[in-house]
Amino acid sequence: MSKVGVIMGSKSDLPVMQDAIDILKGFDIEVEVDIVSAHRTPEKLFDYGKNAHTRGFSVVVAGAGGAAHLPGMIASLSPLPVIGVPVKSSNSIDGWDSVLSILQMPGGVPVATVALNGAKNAGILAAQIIGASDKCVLDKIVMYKEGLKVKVHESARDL
Ligand SMILES: Nc1c(C(=O)O)ncn1[C@@H]1O[C@H](COP(=O)(O)O)[C@@H](O)[C@H]1O
Repeated sequence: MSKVGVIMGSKSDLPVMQDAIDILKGFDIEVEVDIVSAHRTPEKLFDYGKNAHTRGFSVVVAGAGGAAHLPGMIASLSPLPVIGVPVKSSNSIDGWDSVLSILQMPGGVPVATVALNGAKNAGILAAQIIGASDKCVLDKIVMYKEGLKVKVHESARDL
């Protein structure tokens, strides 16, 4: 069974990253959560990036704020798809510091970057990557999208 690694630079990112964890669990996808920091735990980062694909992960969702080097460094070390979540941390420059440091990767080392604090979409995107080769997950995504449509139709009825 596919597993998603959800990592973040600090426990202070958890309130944002929880959205990714919740949506993935809603799709019945196994999630392993950890704190990994390129700056504060470089050895752990190296070990995680080098070994994630042999530990059963299919996708890594990595969130960080400020000088957010975590997603890009994981992408540099791992053959897995990496989804980056820019986090608006308390001492950030409106979150732009994080957005740009995750978004502006050099050619050859992609990070699929979602919106600022967009952990929910990161979780959905991770599920969609898994769903491309897992019919069971794909069916759940089809149902999820149907649910979105129904909500819009219902809200339009109340106008
Ligand atoms: N951007 C990074 C990295 C990294 O990129 O490796 N490690 C921690 N951090 C970020 O520092 C911010 C403040 O962290 P603290 O709240 O622990 O001081 C967090 O948003 C974290 O993601």
